[in-house]
Amino acid sequence: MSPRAVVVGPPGSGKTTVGRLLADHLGVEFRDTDDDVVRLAGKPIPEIFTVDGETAFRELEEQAVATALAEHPGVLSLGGGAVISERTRKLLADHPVVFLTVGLAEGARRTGLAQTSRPLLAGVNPRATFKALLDARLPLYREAADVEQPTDGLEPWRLVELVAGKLDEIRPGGATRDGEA
Ligand SMILES: Nc1ncnc2c1ncn2[C@@H]1O[C@H](COP(=O)(O)OP(=O)(O)OP(=O)(O)O)[C@@H](O)[C@H]1O
Ligand SMILES: O=C(O)C1=C[C@@H](O)[C@@H](O)[C@H](O)C1
Ligand SMILES: [Mg+2]
Repeated sequence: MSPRAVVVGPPGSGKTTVGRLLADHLGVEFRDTDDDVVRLAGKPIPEIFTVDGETAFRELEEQAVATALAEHPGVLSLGGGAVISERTRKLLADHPVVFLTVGLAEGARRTGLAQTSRPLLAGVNPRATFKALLDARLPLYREAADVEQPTDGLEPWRLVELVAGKLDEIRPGGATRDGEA
C-alpha cells in the first residue's frame, strides 16, 4: 500500500493540521511520522533531541518514514526535517508529495517562536534559526514535491480544497479514487 498523498514542509506550515483534514476529505486514514517516532523512541520529541541528540532522532525518523511510506494507504504527514535525508528524498520520488509553504512571519506566529516546544527552534534567536532553516530546506522540499501550496492567509479547509484540486491535476482521479496511489 502506498500513501494517497505525502505532506512535507517546515514547522508551522500546517502538515499535521491540513494533512488530517485532507485525509477526512478523501475518506482515508491520517498518519504523522512525528507520532511514529515518538512511539518508536518511547519518549517525546524534545526529549529525544536532548537525551539522544539530533542524529539519533534523524535515524529514527528515516526508519519511521520508510515504514510508513511502504504501509500507509492514507494521507501521511512527515516531520518538518524529514526531507534532509537523501534516502527519504529518493523514496519520495515514487509518491505524490505536497509541499506546504509558509512565510517567515506567519510561520513564526504559528509556531509561537517565543515559547516553542520545537527543539530546533528553541535557541537564543529562534527567528533567525527559523529563517536559516526555511532557506536551507527550500531546495530539498522542492526536490521532493509534486505539488506546492502556499498557506499564508488561507484557512486549513480552503487549503484542503486547493491541494485536492492540484493532486487531481497531476493524477486525474488519483486523489479521490479508491485503491492504491
Ligand atoms: N492555514 C493555517 N492558518 C492558520 N493557522 C494554521 C494553519 N495551518 C496550521 N495552523 C496552526 O499553526 C500551528 C502549527 O500547525 P501544524 O502543527 O499543523 O504544523 P506542522 O507543519 O505539522 O508543524 P511541525 O513540523 O512542527 O509538526 C497550529 O497551531 C495550527 O493550528
Ligand atoms: O523541522 C524539523 O526539523 C522538525 C520538525 C518537527 O516536525 C519534528 O519532526 C522535530 O521537531 C524536527
Ligand atoms: Mg506536525
